[in-house]
Amino acid sequence: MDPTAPNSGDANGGAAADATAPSNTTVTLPPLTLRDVPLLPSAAAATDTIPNPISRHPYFHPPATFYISPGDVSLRHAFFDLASASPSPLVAYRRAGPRAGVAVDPARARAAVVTCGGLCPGLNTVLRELVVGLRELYGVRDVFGVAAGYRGFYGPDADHARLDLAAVDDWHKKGGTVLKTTRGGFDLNKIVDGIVARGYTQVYAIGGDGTMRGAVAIFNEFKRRGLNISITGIPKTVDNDIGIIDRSFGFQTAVEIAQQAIDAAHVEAVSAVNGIGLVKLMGRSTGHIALHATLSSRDVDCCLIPEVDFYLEGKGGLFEFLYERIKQKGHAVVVVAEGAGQELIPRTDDQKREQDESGNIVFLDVGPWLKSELGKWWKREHPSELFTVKYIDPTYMIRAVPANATDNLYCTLLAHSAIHGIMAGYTGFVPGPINGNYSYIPLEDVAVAKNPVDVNDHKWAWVRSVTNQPDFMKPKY
Ligand SMILES: Nc1ncnc2c1ncn2[C@@H]1O[C@H](COP(=O)(O)OP(=O)(O)OP(=O)(O)O)[C@@H](O)[C@H]1O
Ligand SMILES: O=P(O)(O)OC[C@H]1O[C@](O)(CO)[C@@H](O)[C@@H]1O
Ligand SMILES: [Mg+2]
Repeated sequence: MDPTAPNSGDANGGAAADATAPSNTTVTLPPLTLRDVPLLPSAAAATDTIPNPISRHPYFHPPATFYISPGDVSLRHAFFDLASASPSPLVAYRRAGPRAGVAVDPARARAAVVTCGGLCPGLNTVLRELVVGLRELYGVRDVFGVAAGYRGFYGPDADHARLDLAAVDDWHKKGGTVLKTTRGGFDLNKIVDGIVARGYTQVYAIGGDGTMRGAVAIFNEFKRRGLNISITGIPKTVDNDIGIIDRSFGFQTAVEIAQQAIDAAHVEAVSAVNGIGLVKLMGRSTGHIALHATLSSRDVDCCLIPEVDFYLEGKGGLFEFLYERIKQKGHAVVVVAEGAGQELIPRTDDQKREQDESGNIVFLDVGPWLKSELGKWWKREHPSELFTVKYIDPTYMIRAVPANATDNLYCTLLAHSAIHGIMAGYTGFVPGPINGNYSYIPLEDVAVAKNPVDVNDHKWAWVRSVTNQPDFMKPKY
């Protein structure tokens, strides 16, 4: 029997002739929507491409299969439901990677790289690989590092250093960003004027959601002014709060470092009489770091994230739960994401209005507040019982480190994907893995896509089963 021949099964998952044997079912898929990325004006107008300089590499002779076919796409969703025929339409993105023909002349290319927003493990690796990849793969010699974020494109102190192979050689071993980073200072006209004045033809902006929104504004201004300059946003956020892509670089490193804080909290809690170890981890609007650190550690009794409301006192509340847990096993460990419980913390009108330079709301510190409220409650409810809270705040320690091996590799693939896309003539895009396949996504899609923890999925259910923490539903009586 031909195992590839379709049998009598139907497209809705109906029974095949012999349900006990493996079978093939022919399924008619919904239409495919390509969320395409824009082309640089010169690439859109060109009638031909030039051979990829990688083909002239003295040592590596790429086979034809090395290049991505211009028609190659990756699918947004890895799963398809035969019963409901969804998602529909299917959404596809261009596959990232080198093209046999490029639209940009490397000899005329002048690249600017910039880092914006908070730190993240791997920033320096991305910078290094942009410099090395541009030069080694495509022969682009003019690569400049723009110091201090978007504001570095303008102003009397603007510092643009030429980056060569020797300069960036060991950057992948360094935490932080050698270029320095800032928040705020987004003056669109001055930034675009600065880019034009220095003759840049391509801009690589590495940053989080704010940086992506800024890159969209720059891309639109390039278009409005009819400039033949390309821009790509390389997604960076230790919180893993950027949507569409699988995860952001540096996230796994941060989770790994967070383990050390949880281990210490556990040791302190176990070694005290009625001890609680409390760890605050980064995560402004998403609790991915707290969730993953909790799942990896197995020592955590309660994980508090911004996506799940909780309350402190009364039946079903946090404090009663912790008291019960201490009665059962003598200690407890709590992990709280920085954005959790913000609405519970009393704040003044001034505090309500406080923003950082980029306009992000400044959060109150949930860690010390939780420690203090817990102490007051214990003293009031159980005055005769010993009690200790050891609070650990490893906030910046988890992001101010070099990337681990997995993240370093990820950063390299991201940087190279960005370069291949720019040299192919694309602009206004973000490179990133979707279901493990590196793809080009329109900048404007990534700028608005959020990535909250899905509290209805298996991962959060797993947290609940590991910690056995309450669901914090208010009791109805
Ligand atoms: N809506 C926007 N339009 C234009 N520029 C923006 C916008 N939002 C933020 N920016 C600019 O983008 C840069 C980085 O923003 P922000 O400080 O919010 O960090 P981020 O990129 O979100 O990174 P992270 O949140 O991971 O630290 C800043 O220079 C900020 O002024
Ligand atoms: O103190 P900074 O450098 O502004 O950064 C803090 C913020 O940056 C992040 O790491 C990423 O947005 C958040 O988790 C955190 O609130
Ligand atoms: Mg942000």
